[in-house]
Amino acid sequence: MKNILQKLLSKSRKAIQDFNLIQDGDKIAVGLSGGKDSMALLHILKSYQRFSPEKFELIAICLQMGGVDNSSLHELCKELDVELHEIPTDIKEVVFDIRKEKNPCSLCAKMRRGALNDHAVRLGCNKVALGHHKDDALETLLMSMFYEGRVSSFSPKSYLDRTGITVIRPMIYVEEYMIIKAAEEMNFKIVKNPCPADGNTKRQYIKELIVRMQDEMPDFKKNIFIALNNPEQAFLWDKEKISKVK
Ligand SMILES: Nc1ncnc2c1ncn2[C@@H]1O[C@H](COP(=O)(O)OP(=O)(O)OP(=O)(O)O)[C@@H](O)[C@H]1O
Repeated sequence: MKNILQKLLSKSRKAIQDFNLIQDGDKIAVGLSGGKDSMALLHILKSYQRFSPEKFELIAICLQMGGVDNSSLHELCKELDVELHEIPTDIKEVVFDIRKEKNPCSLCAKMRRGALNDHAVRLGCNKVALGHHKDDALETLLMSMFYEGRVSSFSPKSYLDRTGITVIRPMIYVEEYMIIKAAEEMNFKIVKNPCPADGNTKRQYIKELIVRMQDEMPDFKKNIFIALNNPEQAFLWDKEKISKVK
């Protein structure tokens, strides 16, 4: 196994254990978008499956966003011996042509999540694994504070009542630069993102802001991540509690 994959695997394994992400008998659908993150995730989970104490099944689901050539994903899944389901969708038409969304990213993400979970259920899965990593978590935390006035990020594991699916994010401890390195060293055949808003989003702005802050404060990312993992130390102004202080 490539050295870089081993490193990704060891970080993901720690997250799997810390948050109890995988159980015996799980059938997990990896959301395979064609980007580097979910490709890395598929490699990681396939390797983890070989020695994992929990026995679980793995499949991949790719939502076709319209006219995308996903042949490299079929090759990858064949190579890794993972069943791939490519599902046609009308998400692109709905978001851009019918709804003509000004802020397309949140509707698109919501529709992709819904479609992915529904198809996972249809294919007998109880879990969906997404390729979010540590930098995504930090960006989401800052975005929710700066744009929505909330202190929150996505969870490593969440149960969805509507479908009965548990969403897991095994790469939550993996930094993006390691995935980029893996993509280069392992020669990932990335599918070109068809999204017209690609790279021109609030997330991209926050990503660049984090790079600048990190340049000025060497512990910036490290400390935000510690804060995210430190619920006991969270102190938010709770009017009711504070007004009762003597
Ligand atoms: N078209 C799709 N088909 C299947 N799964 C998807 C699709 N788009 C997104 N996902 C899943 O949702 C996760 C988060 O989506 P997002 O658009 O934020 O991707 P990303 O951070 O650019 O990751 P990637 O590099 O895997 O595309 C992806 O890592 C993947 O697991």
